Amino acid sequence: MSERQVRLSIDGLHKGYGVGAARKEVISDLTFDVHAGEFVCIVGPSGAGKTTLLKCLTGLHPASAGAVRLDSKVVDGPPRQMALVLQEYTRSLMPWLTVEKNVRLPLANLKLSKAEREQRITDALREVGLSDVRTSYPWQLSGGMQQRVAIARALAYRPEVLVMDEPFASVDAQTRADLEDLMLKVRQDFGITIVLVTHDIDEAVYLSDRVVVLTKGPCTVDEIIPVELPFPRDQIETKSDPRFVDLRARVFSRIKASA
Ligand SMILES: Nc1ncnc2c1ncn2[C@@H]1O[C@H](COP(=O)(O)OP(=O)(O)OP(=O)(O)O)[C@@H](O)[C@H]1O
Repeated sequence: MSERQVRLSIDGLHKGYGVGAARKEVISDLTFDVHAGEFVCIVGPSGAGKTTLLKCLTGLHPASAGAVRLDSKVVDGPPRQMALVLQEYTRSLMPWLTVEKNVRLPLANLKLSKAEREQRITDALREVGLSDVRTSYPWQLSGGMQQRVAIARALAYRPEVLVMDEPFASVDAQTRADLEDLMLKVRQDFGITIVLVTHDIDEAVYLSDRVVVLTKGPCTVDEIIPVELPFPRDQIETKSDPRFVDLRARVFSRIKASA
Protein backbone atom coordinates (compact mmCIF):
# COMPACT_ATOMS: atom_id res chain seq x y z
CA MET A 1 0.00 0.00 0.00
CA SER A 2 1.47 3.36 -1.09
CA GLU A 3 0.56 5.06 2.16
CA ARG A 4 2.21 8.39 1.55
CA GLN A 5 0.55 9.26 -1.77
CA VAL A 6 -2.10 11.89 -1.07
CA ARG A 7 -5.42 10.87 -2.61
CA LEU A 8 -7.71 13.42 -1.04
CA SER A 9 -6.71 16.78 0.29
CA ILE A 10 -8.89 19.19 2.23
CA ASP A 11 -7.18 22.53 2.20
CA GLY A 12 -8.38 25.51 4.26
CA LEU A 13 -12.01 24.45 3.75
CA HIS A 14 -14.76 26.83 4.85
CA LYS A 15 -18.44 26.09 4.44
CA GLY A 16 -21.43 28.12 5.56
CA TYR A 17 -25.15 28.03 4.96
CA GLY A 18 -27.42 31.02 4.39
CA VAL A 19 -26.60 34.62 3.58
CA GLY A 20 -26.27 37.93 5.41
CA ALA A 21 -27.33 37.94 9.07
CA ALA A 22 -28.77 34.42 8.65
CA ARG A 23 -25.45 33.01 7.51
CA LYS A 24 -24.10 30.19 9.63
CA GLU A 25 -20.47 29.10 9.41
CA VAL A 26 -20.34 25.29 9.76
CA ILE A 27 -16.77 24.46 8.71
CA SER A 28 -13.92 26.85 9.45
CA ASP A 29 -10.43 26.53 7.97
CA LEU A 30 -10.33 22.75 7.97
CA THR A 31 -7.23 21.04 6.59
CA PHE A 32 -6.14 17.41 6.41
CA ASP A 33 -4.98 14.86 3.83
CA VAL A 34 -6.09 11.29 3.23
CA HIS A 35 -3.52 8.96 1.71
CA ALA A 36 -4.15 6.38 -1.00
CA GLY A 37 -5.45 3.16 0.52
CA GLU A 38 -5.94 4.73 3.92
CA PHE A 39 -8.94 4.13 6.22
CA VAL A 40 -9.78 7.40 7.97
CA CYS A 41 -12.66 7.84 10.39
CA ILE A 42 -14.04 11.28 11.23
CA VAL A 43 -15.56 11.86 14.66
CA GLY A 44 -16.68 14.97 16.49
CA PRO A 45 -19.38 16.42 18.71
CA SER A 46 -22.98 16.14 17.58
CA GLY A 47 -23.83 18.82 15.02
CA ALA A 48 -20.14 19.67 14.47
CA GLY A 49 -20.52 19.61 10.70
CA LYS A 50 -19.43 16.06 9.81
CA THR A 51 -22.14 15.43 7.22
CA THR A 52 -21.52 18.87 5.74
CA LEU A 53 -17.84 17.96 5.43
CA LEU A 54 -18.72 14.73 3.57
CA LYS A 55 -20.99 16.69 1.23
CA CYS A 56 -18.09 19.00 0.41
CA LEU A 57 -15.72 16.02 0.00
CA THR A 58 -18.03 14.35 -2.48
CA GLY A 59 -18.75 17.53 -4.43
CA LEU A 60 -22.43 17.62 -3.46
CA HIS A 61 -21.95 21.03 -1.80
CA PRO A 62 -19.53 23.68 -3.06
CA ALA A 63 -16.93 24.98 -0.61
CA SER A 64 -17.45 28.58 0.55
CA ALA A 65 -13.65 28.97 0.55
CA GLY A 66 -10.65 26.68 0.37
CA ALA A 67 -10.74 23.48 -1.66
CA VAL A 68 -11.12 19.72 -1.71
CA ARG A 69 -8.80 17.98 -4.16
CA LEU A 70 -8.93 14.41 -5.42
CA ASP A 71 -5.61 13.35 -6.93
CA SER A 72 -4.66 17.06 -7.08
CA LYS A 73 -7.79 18.00 -9.06
CA VAL A 74 -10.27 20.37 -7.43
CA VAL A 75 -13.57 18.65 -6.62
CA ASP A 76 -16.32 20.85 -8.06
CA GLY A 77 -19.02 18.20 -8.51
CA PRO A 78 -19.42 14.49 -7.69
CA PRO A 79 -16.23 12.85 -9.05
CA ARG A 80 -16.44 9.65 -11.04
CA GLN A 81 -13.82 8.08 -8.73
CA MET A 82 -15.90 8.42 -5.57
CA ALA A 83 -18.87 6.52 -4.18
CA LEU A 84 -21.02 7.43 -1.20
CA VAL A 85 -22.81 5.11 1.24
CA LEU A 86 -25.35 6.65 3.62
CA GLN A 87 -26.90 5.51 6.89
CA GLU A 88 -30.43 5.19 5.50
CA TYR A 89 -30.22 2.19 3.21
CA THR A 90 -34.04 2.05 3.07
CA ARG A 91 -33.96 5.37 1.26
CA SER A 92 -30.96 4.72 -0.95
CA LEU A 93 -32.10 1.33 -2.33
CA MET A 94 -34.93 1.10 -4.85
CA PRO A 95 -37.56 -1.22 -3.30
CA TRP A 96 -39.06 -2.13 -6.68
CA LEU A 97 -35.72 -3.37 -8.04
CA THR A 98 -34.05 -6.68 -7.17
CA VAL A 99 -30.69 -6.75 -5.43
CA GLU A 100 -28.79 -7.21 -8.70
CA LYS A 101 -30.73 -4.44 -10.41
CA ASN A 102 -29.99 -2.08 -7.52
CA VAL A 103 -26.29 -2.88 -7.87
CA ARG A 104 -26.48 -2.49 -11.66
CA LEU A 105 -28.13 0.94 -11.47
CA PRO A 106 -25.09 3.28 -11.28
CA LEU A 107 -23.21 1.21 -13.87
CA ALA A 108 -25.59 2.50 -16.53
CA ASN A 109 -23.54 5.72 -16.50
CA LEU A 110 -20.31 3.90 -17.34
CA LYS A 111 -19.31 2.71 -20.78
CA LEU A 112 -19.00 -0.99 -20.01
CA SER A 113 -19.60 -4.08 -22.08
CA LYS A 114 -22.48 -6.25 -20.86
CA ALA A 115 -19.99 -8.94 -19.79
CA GLU A 116 -17.92 -6.47 -17.78
CA ARG A 117 -21.03 -5.03 -16.14
CA GLU A 118 -22.30 -8.46 -15.11
CA GLN A 119 -18.84 -9.44 -13.84
CA ARG A 120 -18.71 -6.35 -11.66
CA ILE A 121 -22.12 -7.14 -10.17
CA THR A 122 -21.11 -10.75 -9.51
CA ASP A 123 -17.79 -9.71 -7.91
CA ALA A 124 -19.39 -7.02 -5.74
CA LEU A 125 -22.16 -9.29 -4.47
CA ARG A 126 -19.64 -12.04 -3.75
CA GLU A 127 -17.44 -9.58 -1.83
CA VAL A 128 -20.30 -8.64 0.50
CA GLY A 129 -21.57 -12.24 0.85
CA LEU A 130 -24.85 -11.78 -1.03
CA SER A 131 -24.35 -13.99 -4.09
CA ASP A 132 -27.37 -16.11 -3.22
CA VAL A 133 -29.92 -13.29 -2.94
CA ARG A 134 -29.40 -11.61 -6.32
CA THR A 135 -33.02 -11.90 -7.31
CA SER A 136 -34.50 -10.92 -3.93
CA TYR A 137 -35.95 -7.48 -3.27
CA PRO A 138 -34.38 -5.22 -0.61
CA TRP A 139 -37.49 -5.44 1.57
CA GLN A 140 -37.05 -9.21 1.77
CA LEU A 141 -33.66 -8.73 3.45
CA SER A 142 -32.54 -7.76 6.97
CA GLY A 143 -31.25 -4.24 7.61
CA GLY A 144 -27.65 -5.47 7.65
CA MET A 145 -28.13 -7.27 4.33
CA GLN A 146 -29.69 -4.16 2.79
CA GLN A 147 -26.67 -2.15 3.82
CA ARG A 148 -24.48 -4.83 2.21
CA VAL A 149 -26.42 -4.27 -1.02
CA ALA A 150 -25.66 -0.54 -0.77
CA ILE A 151 -21.98 -1.36 -0.21
CA ALA A 152 -21.99 -3.79 -3.17
CA ARG A 153 -23.52 -1.10 -5.37
CA ALA A 154 -20.72 1.28 -4.41
CA LEU A 155 -18.06 -1.39 -5.00
CA ALA A 156 -19.42 -2.35 -8.43
CA TYR A 157 -18.75 1.23 -9.44
CA ARG A 158 -15.05 0.54 -8.60
CA PRO A 159 -14.42 3.83 -6.79
CA GLU A 160 -10.97 4.95 -5.72
CA VAL A 161 -12.48 6.58 -2.66
CA LEU A 162 -15.45 5.27 -0.70
CA VAL A 163 -17.14 7.84 1.54
CA MET A 164 -19.52 6.59 4.22
CA ASP A 165 -21.80 8.66 6.48
CA GLU A 166 -22.78 6.80 9.67
CA PRO A 167 -23.26 3.65 7.58
CA PHE A 168 -23.93 1.25 10.47
CA ALA A 169 -25.96 3.46 12.81
CA SER A 170 -29.27 1.75 12.04
CA VAL A 171 -28.30 -1.87 12.64
CA ASP A 172 -27.93 -4.00 15.78
CA ALA A 173 -24.58 -4.44 17.54
CA GLN A 174 -23.70 -7.88 16.11
CA THR A 175 -24.57 -6.81 12.56
CA ARG A 176 -22.58 -3.64 13.07
CA ALA A 177 -19.51 -5.65 14.09
CA ASP A 178 -19.93 -7.88 11.01
CA LEU A 179 -20.20 -4.83 8.72
CA GLU A 180 -17.12 -3.25 10.30
CA ASP A 181 -15.16 -6.43 9.55
CA LEU A 182 -16.59 -6.43 6.03
CA MET A 183 -15.23 -2.90 5.47
CA LEU A 184 -11.75 -3.94 6.64
CA LYS A 185 -11.89 -6.86 4.18
CA VAL A 186 -13.11 -4.55 1.38
CA ARG A 187 -10.23 -2.17 2.00
CA GLN A 188 -7.77 -5.07 1.90
CA ASP A 189 -9.30 -6.76 -1.16
CA PHE A 190 -9.82 -3.61 -3.27
CA GLY A 191 -7.10 -1.35 -1.86
CA ILE A 192 -9.51 1.58 -1.89
CA THR A 193 -9.35 4.67 0.27
CA ILE A 194 -12.18 4.86 2.81
CA VAL A 195 -13.41 7.94 4.68
CA LEU A 196 -16.11 7.12 7.23
CA VAL A 197 -18.02 9.40 9.61
CA THR A 198 -19.19 7.76 12.83
CA HIS A 199 -20.48 8.69 16.28
CA ASP A 200 -19.11 5.43 17.62
CA ILE A 201 -15.63 5.90 19.07
CA ASP A 202 -14.91 2.17 19.32
CA GLU A 203 -15.82 1.82 15.65
CA ALA A 204 -13.57 4.73 14.68
CA VAL A 205 -10.54 3.28 16.47
CA TYR A 206 -11.24 -0.28 15.32
CA LEU A 207 -11.44 0.63 11.63
CA SER A 208 -8.96 3.44 11.25
CA ASP A 209 -5.40 4.00 10.24
CA ARG A 210 -6.02 7.51 11.59
CA VAL A 211 -8.94 9.13 13.42
CA VAL A 212 -9.67 12.77 12.59
CA VAL A 213 -11.31 14.45 15.58
CA LEU A 214 -13.26 17.61 14.77
CA THR A 215 -14.05 20.45 17.15
CA LYS A 216 -17.62 21.55 17.71
CA GLY A 217 -19.07 23.82 15.03
CA PRO A 218 -17.91 25.76 13.21
CA CYS A 219 -15.63 22.77 13.03
CA THR A 220 -11.97 22.49 12.31
CA VAL A 221 -9.49 19.68 13.00
CA ASP A 222 -8.97 19.24 16.72
CA GLU A 223 -6.49 16.37 16.49
CA ILE A 224 -5.47 13.61 14.10
CA ILE A 225 -4.78 10.42 16.02
CA PRO A 226 -2.78 7.60 14.37
CA VAL A 227 -4.04 4.11 15.23
CA GLU A 228 -1.00 1.88 15.27
CA LEU A 229 -2.82 -1.35 16.01
CA PRO A 230 -1.85 -4.40 13.94
CA PHE A 231 -3.93 -5.89 11.12
CA PRO A 232 -5.84 -8.12 10.77
CA ARG A 233 -8.01 -6.69 13.51
CA ASP A 234 -10.35 -8.79 15.58
CA GLN A 235 -13.48 -7.63 17.38
CA ILE A 236 -12.51 -9.28 20.68
CA GLU A 237 -8.71 -9.34 20.58
CA THR A 238 -8.19 -5.83 19.19
CA LYS A 239 -10.82 -4.23 21.41
CA SER A 240 -9.27 -5.73 24.54
CA ASP A 241 -5.74 -4.63 23.58
CA PRO A 242 -4.57 -2.02 26.14
CA ARG A 243 -3.49 0.23 23.23
CA PHE A 244 -7.05 0.15 21.88
CA VAL A 245 -8.41 1.08 25.31
CA ASP A 246 -5.94 4.00 25.55
CA LEU A 247 -6.80 5.25 22.07
CA ARG A 248 -10.53 5.07 22.77
CA ALA A 249 -10.05 7.11 25.95
CA ARG A 250 -7.93 9.64 24.05
CA VAL A 251 -10.51 10.13 21.29
CA PHE A 252 -13.33 10.32 23.82
CA SER A 253 -11.55 12.93 25.94
CA ARG A 254 -10.82 15.08 22.87
CA ILE A 255 -14.50 15.03 21.82
CA LYS A 256 -15.64 15.73 25.39
CA ALA A 257 -13.19 18.62 25.73
CA SER A 258 -14.40 20.31 22.56
CA ALA A 259 -18.15 19.62 22.94
N1 LIG B 1 -28.64 22.46 4.10
C1 LIG B 1 -28.47 23.11 5.26
N2 LIG B 1 -28.89 24.39 5.40
C2 LIG B 1 -28.69 25.06 6.55
N3 LIG B 1 -28.06 24.55 7.63
C3 LIG B 1 -27.62 23.29 7.56
C4 LIG B 1 -27.80 22.50 6.38
N4 LIG B 1 -27.25 21.29 6.59
C5 LIG B 1 -26.76 21.31 7.85
N5 LIG B 1 -26.98 22.51 8.43
C6 LIG B 1 -26.56 22.91 9.77
O1 LIG B 1 -25.16 22.74 9.85
C7 LIG B 1 -24.78 22.27 11.15
C8 LIG B 1 -23.95 21.02 11.01
O2 LIG B 1 -24.79 19.97 10.49
P1 LIG B 1 -24.21 18.56 10.05
O3 LIG B 1 -25.37 17.69 9.73
O4 LIG B 1 -23.17 18.75 9.02
O5 LIG B 1 -23.50 18.10 11.42
P2 LIG B 1 -23.12 16.62 11.92
O6 LIG B 1 -21.85 16.75 12.69
O7 LIG B 1 -23.14 15.67 10.80
O8 LIG B 1 -24.36 16.32 12.88
P3 LIG B 1 -24.72 14.98 13.67
O9 LIG B 1 -23.61 14.74 14.64
O10 LIG B 1 -25.99 15.33 14.39
O11 LIG B 1 -24.88 13.91 12.66
C9 LIG B 1 -26.07 22.07 11.94
O12 LIG B 1 -26.27 23.19 12.75
C10 LIG B 1 -27.13 22.01 10.85
O13 LIG B 1 -28.36 22.51 11.33
